[in-house]
Amino acid sequence: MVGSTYQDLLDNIAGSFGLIISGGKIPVDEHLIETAGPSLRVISSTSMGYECVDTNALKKRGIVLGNTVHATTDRVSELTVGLLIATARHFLDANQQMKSGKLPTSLGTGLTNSVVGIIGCGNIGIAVAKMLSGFKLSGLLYTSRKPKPEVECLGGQLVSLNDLVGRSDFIILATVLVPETMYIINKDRLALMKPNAVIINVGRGKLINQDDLVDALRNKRIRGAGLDVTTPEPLPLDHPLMTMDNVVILPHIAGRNTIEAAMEKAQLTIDNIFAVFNNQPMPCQVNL
Ligand SMILES: O=C(O)C(=O)CO
Repeated sequence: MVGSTYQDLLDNIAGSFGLIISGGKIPVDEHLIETAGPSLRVISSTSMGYECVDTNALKKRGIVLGNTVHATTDRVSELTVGLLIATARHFLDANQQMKSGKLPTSLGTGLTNSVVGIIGCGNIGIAVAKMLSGFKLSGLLYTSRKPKPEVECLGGQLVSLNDLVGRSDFIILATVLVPETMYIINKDRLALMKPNAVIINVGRGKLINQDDLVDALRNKRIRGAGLDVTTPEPLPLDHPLMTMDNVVILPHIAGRNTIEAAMEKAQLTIDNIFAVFNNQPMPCQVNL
């Protein structure tokens, strides 16, 4: 079943075996699941995130959920490192200056001898930590519910969130959006950051209180931000973040703007549905 609005889904879902979700804008709630009836066995997300899905309602009905984390992790991670360097070294500003015949004047900061903090050490956080291990960092901090051996063996140190934001030069948000992580970067945490801190968000826009971020950037409380995700998406052209030269904004492309990713994700989304149909294990099942 594929629908373009919540109402469209409600009107047509009854009797469906599977539901493909994309974009995360339509809520998959208990009412929709009840309306589908007992035939609904599987929900397959074209993306990695599934915050629009009421996972408790799925558990109650024994419906399984698939996503595309296997096709997404490396792509998101490489974009994260790219966005970090582009923001820290003012690539966009330099590019604009050069194209208008000027020489860039602003100075950036490099990764060498810096402390990087990764908030949320799931698949993406771990992959980013591995990629960053090629740089000469002076420290790698991370937050997680439990220690991650894959990051510890790279010299990573598990710390509290406040400790991480206070000690890092670069802060990477790579965590999922759940009620507990909503607005974890707010004015109190921004106040703890170093004045040279640069924030990179590849998780979800609502991990950051955007008004507080605008204030911190305007007042030079922190140095800059690289955002692949914002609230809303896309960000309106007249939003203050769009005019700041210490901010790099991308239109949520981390997991999807490569040809390979688009093809692999489409295939995985379908394979997840067919696996359930054929009583086989899903290639990419979410642990509910
Ligand atoms: O797949 C997802 O959920 C993403 O947001 C990738 O950027």
